Amino acid sequence: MIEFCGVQKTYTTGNASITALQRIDLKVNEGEIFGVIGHSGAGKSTLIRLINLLERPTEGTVKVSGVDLMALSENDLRQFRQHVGMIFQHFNLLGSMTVAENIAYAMRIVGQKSAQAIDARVDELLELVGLSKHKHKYPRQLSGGEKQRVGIARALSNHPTVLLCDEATSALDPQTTHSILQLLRRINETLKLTIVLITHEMDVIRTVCDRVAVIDGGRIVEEGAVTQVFLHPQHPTTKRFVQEAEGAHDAVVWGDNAAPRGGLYRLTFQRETVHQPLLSRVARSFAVDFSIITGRFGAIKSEPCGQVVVRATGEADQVQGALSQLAQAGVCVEEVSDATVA
Ligand SMILES: Nc1ncnc2c1ncn2[C@@H]1O[C@H](COP(=O)(O)OP(=O)(O)OP(=O)(O)O)[C@@H](O)[C@H]1O
Repeated sequence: MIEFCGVQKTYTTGNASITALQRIDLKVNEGEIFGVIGHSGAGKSTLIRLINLLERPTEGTVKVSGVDLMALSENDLRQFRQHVGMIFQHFNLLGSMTVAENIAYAMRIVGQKSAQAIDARVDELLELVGLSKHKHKYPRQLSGGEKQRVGIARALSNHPTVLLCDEATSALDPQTTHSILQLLRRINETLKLTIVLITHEMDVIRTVCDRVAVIDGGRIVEEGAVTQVFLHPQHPTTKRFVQEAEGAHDAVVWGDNAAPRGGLYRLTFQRETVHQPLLSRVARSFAVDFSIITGRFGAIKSEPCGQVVVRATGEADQVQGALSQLAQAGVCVEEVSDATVA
């Protein structure tokens, strides 16, 4: 659906130049919610703005539905942009226009619909985002979450196939963030819309995304399914994001000093293993004790999952037997040197 191939972006101002993106190869599949996470200055905004050619790559190609954007004429580019909606951190609504007028404006500039058809579409979109009763209000009369709903309605007005979200929830409180993310999920599912979002919050990625790319210093340092990246982060930047999301601290084995020595193991439970009493079952079958050192349980998108770090004590062959049985049951077992969650 969206394909970056060898993309580089260098900004030049006066004599200075800065390379914001380097050698980006990336594929976003049709119908998925793809997240890009990175710290400030990592290159997220540059990357997302390349998808509708608000920025042009210095090198490499960006294709959407097989079309090389750099090869489009001005006219074709205008047409193409109708298929790509965008929402912004600060909503970018026109303060002098009502909610209905803000949404209608996006359709008017494309100039394809009658006033009646535009009004009917505005009503449909307001219903979709849950704002029907705010149709004639001005942006200053709305909360942040309501403004973002207007932004979403406006972005969807011309039936895009891709929705770009530029830090769309960064200005919102956690509860409003959650409701906007749920709305994005519903839109993704019901309209089969491909969504690309950029954020600096791992919680946003965990709540809605199917896949994620972690960007650092203009490069993608890790990419994969959110469950994989979240539960088994590899790159130090990814580990930091996960630890921040979990409120975890440096390598500390809380209250474990008096415990008998034994290996530390990280056990990851997904799918059916989340609901089974596997730990107590193997402890009974083998002469092994497990002390839980740290743990985290929750959901990634809709999938429940859990991860604990345990200290296993017992005869070496018994410990190995217990761990093998856990692995056979579908638990991911990793030996670790400290108890940090990531
Ligand atoms: N128009 C521009 N001209 C010059 N440099 C730019 C321009 N836009 C971005 N940059 C630089 O490119 C780098 C990447 O910026 P970008 O805005 O893409 O990062 P970001 O990850 O979105 O950061 P933030 O989360 O703070 O918005 C930064 O060093 C930034 O200063």
